[in-house]
Amino acid sequence: MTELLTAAQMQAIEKAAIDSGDVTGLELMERAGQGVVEAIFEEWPELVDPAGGPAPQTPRGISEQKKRRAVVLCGPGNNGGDGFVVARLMKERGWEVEVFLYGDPSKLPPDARVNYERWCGGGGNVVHFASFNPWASHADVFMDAVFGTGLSRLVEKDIAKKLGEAAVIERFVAIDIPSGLCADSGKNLIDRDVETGASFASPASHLTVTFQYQKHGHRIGVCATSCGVVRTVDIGLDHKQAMRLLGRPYDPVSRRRADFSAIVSLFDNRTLLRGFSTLESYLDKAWSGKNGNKFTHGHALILSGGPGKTGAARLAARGALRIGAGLVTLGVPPSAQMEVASQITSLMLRRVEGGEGLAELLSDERLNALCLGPGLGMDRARDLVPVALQHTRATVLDADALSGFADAPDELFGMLHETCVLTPHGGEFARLFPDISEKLNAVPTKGPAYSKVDATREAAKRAGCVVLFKGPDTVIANPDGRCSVNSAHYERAAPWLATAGSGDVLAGFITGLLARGFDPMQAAETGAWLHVECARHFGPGLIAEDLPEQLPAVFRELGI
Ligand SMILES: NC(=O)C1=CN([C@@H]2O[C@H](COP(=O)(O)OP(=O)(O)OC[C@H]3O[C@@H](n4cnc5c(N)ncnc54)[C@H](OP(=O)(O)O)[C@@H]3O)[C@@H](O)[C@H]2O)[C@@H](O)CC1
Ligand SMILES: Nc1ncnc2c1ncn2[C@@H]1O[C@H](COP(=O)(O)OP(=O)(O)O)[C@@H](O)[C@H]1O
Ligand SMILES: [K+]
Repeated sequence: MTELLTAAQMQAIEKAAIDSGDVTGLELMERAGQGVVEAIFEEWPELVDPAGGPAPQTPRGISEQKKRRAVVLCGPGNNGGDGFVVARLMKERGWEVEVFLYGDPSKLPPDARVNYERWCGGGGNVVHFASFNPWASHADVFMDAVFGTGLSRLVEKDIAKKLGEAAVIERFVAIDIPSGLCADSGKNLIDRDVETGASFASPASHLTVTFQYQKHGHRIGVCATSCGVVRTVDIGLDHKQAMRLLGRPYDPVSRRRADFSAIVSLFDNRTLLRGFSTLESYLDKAWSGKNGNKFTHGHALILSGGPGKTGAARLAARGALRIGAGLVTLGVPPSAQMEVASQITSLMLRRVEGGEGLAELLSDERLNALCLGPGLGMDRARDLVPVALQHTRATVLDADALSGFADAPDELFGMLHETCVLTPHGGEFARLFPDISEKLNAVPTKGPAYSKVDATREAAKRAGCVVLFKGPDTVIANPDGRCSVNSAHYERAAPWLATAGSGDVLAGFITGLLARGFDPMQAAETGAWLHVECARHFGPGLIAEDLPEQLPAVFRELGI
């Protein structure tokens, strides 16, 4: 698993390492700067030659070697300190380096101050940030070391404007995080124009080099789409000690003692594969035919809406079946029976007129996972959801099953149980959790700002079940505090997943995994991860129907 930290957690780890005497702040800063330089040359190997190739011929016909040039923008804290290290190391490599400083050198924190003095002592020049003109500056690489994890308030307009303009410059490298973005929420903390309320362009970079752990902001909010490529460089902090400090034991065997609320994880390939060491037992049974049969692989029931509205439930049902539920039944109102029957083959169909009909169907204990919401209709949702929840089966509530309770969210919360999964998009989330949504969408005035991670955790606690808050930065939270981010960014970007009906398929994936016996958190995480993998496997041009059909190939690639 890959841990995502808050700025405060990162600062605590660094402080503990320094206090223990294992390392000094200066050593950490040196390693950070070194890591940035190495990352730059890995990203752009053509820059390794400091001469930068022959310059154009002079009028006298003499060709002179042109030096590579870097501009480093340093700020008033330790992020600026990293910038001074990078400036020195680039100069040692034969580069011409120009440094601009925002802030008063005499007020730099101690380690940054030492590196400022080393830079000046080596003949380096420092110009005030006010003189930085992004349009007049020429460089092979621009380095943004203005603010890092210590950004605590809104960035002033004049700096913001220059950073925004600099963002369009070629090879712009953010040290730790693009300055002006909040490391915890990924939100833009740039001052607003007083007259229009509009923010200046959000900072962005082509390469972001962060240290040891990515922060939440690298994976959520606007920051996750503003970092270009993110490289995480090791600065030698001890992982076991760090996890112990933050309350999560390193050894998964002792998980009982873990403070799940401490660390957010990035749900990634490593997590999934580790998950699959248990999941394999399910999946193995399914496809090797050793032990199981279709009845031992779970039976999912997907409730459909009326005529002309059945597509969403059919998409979910197909997803549930492909992901491994042994049997999937669509519960349709009699008026839609012909429509659905003419469209399905391996799916089964039962008539479910209203609450009574559903209760009767659910007397069959083998129906172990339910999905309500896609195309269900508000009235039918109000009728069926209470009955479904009374039967305490693993249940996914999506779309209309959430919006149907917009005027009485507490009524819904009162009925939910711990094997439910709610899968709202932003609009549905706002209907069920209006106060939380308001906090999330408020324009921040200071850092760290309230984040999608905070919001999803608060919602899960209130609902008493798993909440999966959709988007390119899907956040999944359990009421016990466990939380992960399924990030469709960087190498996993799949913007074409934002297509009609793809959320219905996700609801089906999760329902299918619940039918297979996954616990709600694991079903939500695994379903969301596979959903993005399917989108990536298909590529642009994807429509929702294509998603379930990618699963066999995705499973094959995973070695399942
Ligand atoms: N600790 C370590 O060992 C290591 C840390 N490392 C590096 O340190 C970085 C964190 O350093 P940091 O904590 O000093 O914070 P940083 O981001 O430089 O900014 C703080 C300064 O900015 C100021 N300020 C804040 N907001 C402002 C605003 N809107 N407008 C104007 N000013 C504003 C703030 O002022 P104050 O709030 O104190 O008044 C303070 O002066 C981290 O990102 C990483 O790069 C690495 O070297 C690895 C080892
Ligand atoms: N830019 C994006 N990149 C990757 N995935 C996205 C993006 N935007 C939305 N998604 C995903 O697409 C799905 C859309 O679901 P939803 O909003 O419920 O749509 P629908 O109701 O049409 O099915 C969600 O799983 C969401 O996480
Ligand atoms: K920065």
